[in-house]
Amino acid sequence: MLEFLDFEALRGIGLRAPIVQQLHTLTLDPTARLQRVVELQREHLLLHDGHQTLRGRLDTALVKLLDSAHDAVAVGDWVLARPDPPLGWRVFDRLTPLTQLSRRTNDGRGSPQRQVLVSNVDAALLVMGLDHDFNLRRLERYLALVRLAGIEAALVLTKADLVEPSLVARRAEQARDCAPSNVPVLALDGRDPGATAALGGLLGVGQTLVLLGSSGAGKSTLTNTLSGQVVQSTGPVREDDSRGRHTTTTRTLHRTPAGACIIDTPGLRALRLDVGDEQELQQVFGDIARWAASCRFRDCRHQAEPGCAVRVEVAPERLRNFQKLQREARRDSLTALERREQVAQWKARGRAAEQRLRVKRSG
Ligand SMILES: Nc1nc2c(ncn2[C@@H]2O[C@H](COP(=O)(O)OP(=O)(O)OP(=O)(O)O)[C@@H](O)[C@H]2O)c(=O)[nH]1
Ligand SMILES: [Zn+2]
Repeated sequence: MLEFLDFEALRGIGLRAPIVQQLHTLTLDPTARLQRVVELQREHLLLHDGHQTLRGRLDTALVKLLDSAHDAVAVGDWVLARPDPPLGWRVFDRLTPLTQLSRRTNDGRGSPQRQVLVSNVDAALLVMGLDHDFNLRRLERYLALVRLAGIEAALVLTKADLVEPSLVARRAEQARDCAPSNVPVLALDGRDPGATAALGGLLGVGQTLVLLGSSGAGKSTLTNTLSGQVVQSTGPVREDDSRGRHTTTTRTLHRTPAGACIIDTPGLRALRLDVGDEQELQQVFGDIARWAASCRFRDCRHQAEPGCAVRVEVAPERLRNFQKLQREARRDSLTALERREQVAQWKARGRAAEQRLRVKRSG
């Protein structure tokens, strides 16, 4: 079966056994091919088959099906496609991703939407400049995003060449304090080829990494260094606040000489977490969850309650940031609930209308 698929080549672009297992449950005709999404622009995409980049588009039925489950095809996804002359390939199915990074966005009318950022990544490099870009609260948000997706993280502090060594050391220390102990923290010059060696352990064959961080942090610069060639354009930052100009506008997957895949992403202007409930968020802030177990009240909100262990043990800014994320999660879940109620009302109204119609017809 499936001998028409070139698994050897596909492994080189990150194919994993659990994805192959999914294939065995499907009945595929010999024209179908397994490909990885390397870039996505609305319905048009760039795909890779392990040998070359191909053009493709998404079947509208697939888009609709995924959309109804608040899901979407994203860069890093494994898809099935058939030849679609003269354009290229038509994607008719998407295999269930092993991991998915997503955020909440607004649809402009106030109701929160889920946006899938990337799929099938093993680790995220959280890229942050040691200059004005350095922000621990933002770091906590990114760490939460990554942990919610069950992905490993490494923190890359760029522009080490631009700040005093003593400040590099201090900020790296602050970042370490903020992150779980298994998250490596590296300070480097993203333009320096030595960065590849520093990140070596994460760049193994078939590993997929995503670079996340604000505009101007140096994601594309690092992508180029790790790729060993210029694959992404980079842009200057404003002098007063080190902000970038959103040079990168699409998420794109590249291969490194060492055989890893890296996905460069545009700097996100806002990063609202896609959390189901507050409980889930507490798990992400592991230290808060642990101390909360020692609070006097089980439902302690760590605000003004007596005997609150969290307020004693956790840094006030970190706790405030956690509470801010908690408020966001609560607001989002409330609107989700309201939306469900709204749908229920529509359905009830629809049923009532049908009933009236039936009465009329029979009458
Ligand atoms: N000196 C120095 N400059 C860097 C370093 N990393 C990035 N830069 C510079 O910072 C500017 C912004 O870098 P980019 O790589 O374009 O930043 P980005 O994160 O990809 O930004 P967006 O694509 O807008 O999201 C460029 O001028 C880079 O040359 C570094 O480690 N040291
Ligand atoms: Zn408490």
